[in-house]
Amino acid sequence: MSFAIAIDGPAASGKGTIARALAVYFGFHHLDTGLLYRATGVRGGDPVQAAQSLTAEDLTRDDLRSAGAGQAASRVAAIPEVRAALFDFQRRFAAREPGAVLDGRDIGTVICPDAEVKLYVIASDEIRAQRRAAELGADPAEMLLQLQERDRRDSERATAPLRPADDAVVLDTSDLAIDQAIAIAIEIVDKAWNRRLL
Ligand SMILES: Nc1ncnc2c1ncn2[C@@H]1O[C@H](COP(=O)(O)OP(=O)(O)OP(=O)(O)O)[C@@H](O)[C@H]1O
Ligand SMILES: Nc1ccn([C@@H]2O[C@H](COP(=O)(O)O)[C@@H](O)[C@H]2O)c(=O)n1
Repeated sequence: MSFAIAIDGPAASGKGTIARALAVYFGFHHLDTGLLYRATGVRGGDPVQAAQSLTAEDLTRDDLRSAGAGQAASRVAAIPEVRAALFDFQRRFAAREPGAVLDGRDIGTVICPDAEVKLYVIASDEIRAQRRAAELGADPAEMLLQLQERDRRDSERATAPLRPADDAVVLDTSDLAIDQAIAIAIEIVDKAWNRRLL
């Protein structure tokens, strides 16, 4: 029986960092679902066609992590047909054995509503902007505006908006070092894993 871990939250809150660490610790597969939307956004042309025909190569483009790709992703992510085109792939990934960690915006609410663990990772706007600016070598003030614009678009869209699932555990990483945030996440997953073995 597979074990799904859903991790959602706003941009640069630390979802990916925690998701990757959990996947390594538990020996699970990991999918950064934001990459699907970034690859769709930077393809150009009709976004629905782009989402329907994404290839593994699209997901390895070296411009996917840029701020521009993030903005393009959040625009195409508001199109219901784009989300529908990416749904089956994510759902199948979540069922992989022995387990899968997916991070994104709608994993706990839409893709894996029955996930064994749901985390909703947050951090203050300013801290997220500082962290992302350091990562990309960008201006923190400009990054703050971009993150806020993206979060607003992601939260206000009609289809699969960014929000915590009712049964998600909220993890605020604002005052946590990376190792501390990962340790808390591991403890939460460990408890759920042990409960399932009982
Ligand atoms: N607890 C933390 N303390 C300090 N820096 C952190 C912490 N967690 C993550 N970071 C750093 O913040 C940046 C954003 O983290 P990460 O990429 O994990 O966020 P994300 O939520 O996955 O972002 P996105 O939504 O864009 O995919 C990275 O540079 C990461 O190393
Ligand atoms: N499950 C998801 C994942 C991502 N998105 C959209 O993609 C944008 C980029 O995501 P990152 O995690 O790489 O920052 C994000 O702003 C969302 O618009 C999504 O809708 N659903």
